[in-house]
Amino acid sequence: MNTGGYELEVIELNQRFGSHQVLKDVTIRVRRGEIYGLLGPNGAGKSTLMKILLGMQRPRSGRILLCGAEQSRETLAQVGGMVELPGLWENLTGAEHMAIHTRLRGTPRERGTEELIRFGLGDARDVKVKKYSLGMRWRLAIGIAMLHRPRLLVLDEPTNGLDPGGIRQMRDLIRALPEEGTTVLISSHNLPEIAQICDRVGVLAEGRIVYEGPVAGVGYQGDLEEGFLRLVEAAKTRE
Ligand SMILES: Nc1ncnc2c1ncn2[C@@H]1O[C@H](COP(=O)(O)OP(=O)(O)OP(=O)(O)O)[C@@H](O)[C@H]1O
Repeated sequence: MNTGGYELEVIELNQRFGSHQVLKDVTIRVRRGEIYGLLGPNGAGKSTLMKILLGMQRPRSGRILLCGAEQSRETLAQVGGMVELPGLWENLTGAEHMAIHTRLRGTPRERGTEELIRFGLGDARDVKVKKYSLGMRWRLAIGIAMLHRPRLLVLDEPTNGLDPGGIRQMRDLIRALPEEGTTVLISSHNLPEIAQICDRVGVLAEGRIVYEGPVAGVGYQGDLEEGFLRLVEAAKTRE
């Protein structure tokens, strides 16, 4: 099927909790091999959208296509990622986490070691997670999510709480992923961070996509923050 080079298409997605309509006809298109940023203020619906993409929640309506195929058990097997830092076992080492997850995923055990090294945890492989910094925990979690080499990696605010060194390390790691055939969808509140890392963005406000395109297009007279706040304000006054 010709998917127009889109790795992911979300079409008119709706989600509602009780009377609260959280996602309203959300449509985004993520191109193959790009790093796509999902921007939005608190409560905009970013995590909800990501949970749906990861198969953790079912939407009320709408379509999700991965490489042109409707979301199914098969397509979900090609998606990896996490919403919020996942639970790691404090008393297990990085290597023990990988041993468990390679078994669960049915992937070769060596891949766990490869991921630990790639994500800068080779020296810490036999250290218990309770001694890991937040940045190390994030890198372990992403390494686990990458074990089965997903086509699409979904990451909810992976630089949240990291110090500048940790942010840079995370940015470099994420930037390298498309070269290996993984398309990335990443959410963040951090506009400069997103501007540095992403090819295109979608801005979610009040449950609607109010902008999709290059990061620079969010800006108002060259000011990214001002442009973002204007988009968010405009969404509030729109019914
Ligand atoms: N399971 C749920 N039941 C009821 N309401 C929910 C549920 N999950 C999310 N919501 C509501 O949906 C709205 C969007 O939440 P969501 O977590 O998707 O936003 P977000 O953009 O990720 O916000 P943040 O940036 O603060 O993480 C919020 O008002 C939230 O309270």
